[in-house]
Amino acid sequence: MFQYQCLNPISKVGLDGFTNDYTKTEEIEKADAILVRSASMHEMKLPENIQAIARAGAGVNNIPLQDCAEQGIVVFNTPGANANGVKEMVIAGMLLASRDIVGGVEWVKQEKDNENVGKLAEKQKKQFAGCEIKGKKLGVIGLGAIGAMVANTAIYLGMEVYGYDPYISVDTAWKLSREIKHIANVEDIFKECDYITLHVPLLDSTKGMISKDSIAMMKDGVVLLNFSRDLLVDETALIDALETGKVKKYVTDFANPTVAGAKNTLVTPHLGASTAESEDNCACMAVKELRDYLENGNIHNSVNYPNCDMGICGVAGRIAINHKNVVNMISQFATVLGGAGMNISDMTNKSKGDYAYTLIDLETPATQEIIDKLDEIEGVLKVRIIK
Ligand SMILES: NC(=O)C1=CN([C@@H]2O[C@H](COP(=O)(O)OP(=O)(O)OC[C@H]3O[C@@H](n4cnc5c(N)ncnc54)[C@H](O)[C@@H]3O)[C@@H](O)[C@H]2O)C=CC1
Ligand SMILES: O=C(O)C(=O)COP(=O)(O)O
Repeated sequence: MFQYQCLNPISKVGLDGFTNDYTKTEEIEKADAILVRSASMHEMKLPENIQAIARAGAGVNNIPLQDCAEQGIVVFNTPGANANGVKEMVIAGMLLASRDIVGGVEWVKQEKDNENVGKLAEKQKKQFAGCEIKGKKLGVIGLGAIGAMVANTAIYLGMEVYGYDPYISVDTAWKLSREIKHIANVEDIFKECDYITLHVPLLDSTKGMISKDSIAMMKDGVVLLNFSRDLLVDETALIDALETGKVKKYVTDFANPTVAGAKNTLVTPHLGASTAESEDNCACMAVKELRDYLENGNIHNSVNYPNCDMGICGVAGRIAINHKNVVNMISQFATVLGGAGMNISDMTNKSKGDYAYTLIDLETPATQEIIDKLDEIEGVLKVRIIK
């Protein structure tokens, strides 16, 4: 039996993926796993019983990844599961920034009691006129799940698309339209593009990537779209650029006091992934990842531990060991198991950065005594009997 806690509301369609062996708990001390969306976990103390955390979404900046790894807690996310939801918002954002649709709708509302609203509209509409996105240059910074979809869609909409991502995955590169211009220096995006959209994760290396200096390089009247994270942009510098008209519009999905009432901003309350489809996709993927980890010890889509798969656990015994990526660990595991007369039938060891993971199949069921001995080895962070 397993228990899970939800720190945010998680789609029922996803939670229905848990079998009768799972129950929901409100008590973190009883939970084996946590499901979360954007709730910040940085101030939380995670008890030893937590085995895994699944972020039903892409961004993991709300989770202390390193601390979790150190505690042997595997953190998952759900790559691509909400990408289409965000892509559609970005396209909507470009259109809203190009034509004053919001202003026009507000104007009609104000004139709701005016019998001549139709006639008046024909006179007034010029104040809401704008431009088309077809033929304009769009710069996409970050060509992952979302950026690639935005870039391809913009090509279909007749835009000239510039793409920048020095760490692009081979999988994503295969999916990109050949019409997208590969940009090797991000400054070329700043200098050339009419619209610039950000699709990178918030990391130390990306924080503030849109700075006063990068804004200075941009074309006059550029539109900046930020559906990634607010801290990617020096928003104080941006407000100045919006005041002067250097930046025509800032479309952001992250409401905060700096941008909420600022001139020429279109701010949405973090709605990118808030569609029924994205919420279901993310929850289904998150539940699947948790189940495979808890029931079989397999890791797919972890952001702090390596991927590892030994299939469904149909053997007599299986042990999962989360440990530091240092020398001599496997021989110590083998010594403990051999000393207890336990024969290893299969094993996998994988590493990611400073952390590693070992799955060991045994010809006899694992015992608590063995687990305690393995736990004593220096560098071992967590040991679990899968079977
Ligand atoms: N507004 C919303 O509701 C949502 C926001 N997001 C945000 O969007 C971000 C991206 O999401 P996905 O596309 O699903 O992630 P992803 O992991 O598929 O793509 C991120 C891409 O950024 C690239 N990258 C990393 N550092 C870079 C740099 N310095 N310059 C250029 N490219 C760089 C990576 O190589 C990767 O291809 C998330 O990390 C999250 O912060 C994601 C989903 C929903
Ligand atoms: O997946 C992401 O990174 C998001 O920003 C979506 O956040 P949410 O699940 O809507 O709270």
